[in-house]
Amino acid sequence: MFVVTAEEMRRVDLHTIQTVGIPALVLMENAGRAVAEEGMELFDARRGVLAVLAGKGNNGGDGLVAARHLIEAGYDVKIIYAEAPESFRGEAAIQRDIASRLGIPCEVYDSSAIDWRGYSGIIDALLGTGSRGAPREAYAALIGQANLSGLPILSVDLPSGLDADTGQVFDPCIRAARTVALAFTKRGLEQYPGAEFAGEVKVRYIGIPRKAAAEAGIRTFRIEEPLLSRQLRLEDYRLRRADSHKGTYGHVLVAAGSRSMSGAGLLSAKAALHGGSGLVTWALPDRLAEPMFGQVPEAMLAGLADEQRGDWSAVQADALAQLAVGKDALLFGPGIGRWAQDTAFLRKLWEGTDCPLVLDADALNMLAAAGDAANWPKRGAPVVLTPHPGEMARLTGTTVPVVQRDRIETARRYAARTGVTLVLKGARTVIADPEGNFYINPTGNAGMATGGAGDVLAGIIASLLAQGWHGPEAAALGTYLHGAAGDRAAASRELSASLTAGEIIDHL
Ligand SMILES: NC(=O)C1=CN([C@@H]2O[C@H](COP(=O)(O)OP(=O)(O)OC[C@H]3O[C@@H](n4cnc5c(N)ncnc54)[C@H](O)[C@@H]3O)[C@@H](O)[C@H]2O)[C@H](O)CC1
Ligand SMILES: [K+]
Repeated sequence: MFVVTAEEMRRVDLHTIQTVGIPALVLMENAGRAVAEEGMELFDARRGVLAVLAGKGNNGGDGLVAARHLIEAGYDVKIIYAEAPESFRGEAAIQRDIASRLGIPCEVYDSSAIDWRGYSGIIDALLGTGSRGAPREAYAALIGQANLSGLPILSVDLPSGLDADTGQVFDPCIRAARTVALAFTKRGLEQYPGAEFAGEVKVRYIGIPRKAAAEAGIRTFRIEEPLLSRQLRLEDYRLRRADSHKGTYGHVLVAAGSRSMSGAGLLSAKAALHGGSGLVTWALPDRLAEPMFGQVPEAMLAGLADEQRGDWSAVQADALAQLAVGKDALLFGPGIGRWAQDTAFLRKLWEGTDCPLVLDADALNMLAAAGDAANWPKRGAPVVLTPHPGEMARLTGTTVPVVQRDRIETARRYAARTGVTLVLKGARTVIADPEGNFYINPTGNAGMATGGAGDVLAGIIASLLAQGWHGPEAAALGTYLHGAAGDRAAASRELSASLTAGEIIDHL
């Protein structure tokens, strides 16, 4: 499903009205009608009055249409205008006049504290995609009042006070129980903290043809049907060909683990196996090979000469590159630690191997230490990076708050500049490819915020690469499957807090 910015929404809107010829009032009618229907689901008509907080833009217009339909359905409704209704223009003014002719009760907000007794719910139609900056004056005061009311709030298009493009919230911002996203969901509704302020997001059709969005070049998608089946080939993953054999599903080389973090290697090798690849070879410092005997019986172990150190500091990059010959994907990073000259080691792998490469954990820190990855030679096979916000901050030379302020933009810039596929982890992981496509992953839960979950993700993505998925598709499908497995694992426990990374693998 498409995810749009405010500017993209305006373009699609304009195209629909001007080129396709669907009048703006028709879209507003459909929007208000959809909001009213959601309201009927959320609010009980027999209990008190619904307050419709109306701003002077089209968001307010949608709210006025909803008020009219809710009254027809038997609700008591009162409109509270944020500004003098005489200031309304265009379609919103038409709705104001209709509401007035119908005698819908209304008042203009006078900056005082609202006595919410007698009310049962609030429809927030103050600000939508036309909002700029922090809510001002009466808008800010009304948002504050609504949040203090303790009543359930239904937001029209966006919680007022939310930045539609980044998911950042201004002070104040409506805390909605539900948000009706009109036509398409917005980036701000899909990224935290906005996703939390929006409550449950319901995307409603308002008459804007899907074709109009495709023609406007929208390239941000939420990972769900039909994207999963069409682009990410979920069916191919689910249903294996009857005449296939282990060679059909690729051979992953996992280079991971060291003395203090052997578990990272174990988890990523297991995840690569459960991810479906036909064969997995786990390369690790030789000293660790023996203690790992039998731990993952399905994987082959390749101990690399390490001068008996149990870490990667004496391992030769050439030895690993040699092992990668003929493999279908190489995962490098989980639990490897750092050592002197490690950036040169990474560079040798980057240039000296020709299979798809997944870099995770300390491999990302090496890349950050090596300077600008944009200056590294282009690889023939794809590169997928899987940073968490801290690693992303190091890669881009900024801080975690800067990365998180606009995750999609951060990921977009890095992927476009360096030519890699970037998986920016965290709640609602973002995948950006070098061509400017983005995928936002809806699966996963806070129980997955646990050591080893990232090693599992990297293993799954490497596994899909080895099975023939392209970089961005492997990253998107892998992230989706990882989150979905985590959701199943969480559902199998009473408390998601007790989830461990190994269980994500068990539920793949
Ligand atoms: N998706 C669609 O195709 C449709 C969407 N609809 C709705 O229209 C709004 C966007 O409407 P717009 O008139 O462009 O802007 P807003 O209603 O969001 O409000 C703008 C309004 O508010 C003032 N303003 C801007 N920023 C602030 C601020 N920080 N504080 C106070 N006031 C502010 C500004 O002066 C404007 O007058 C979209 O979200 C949908 O709800 C259509 O109804 C149907 C088609
Ligand atoms: K709103």
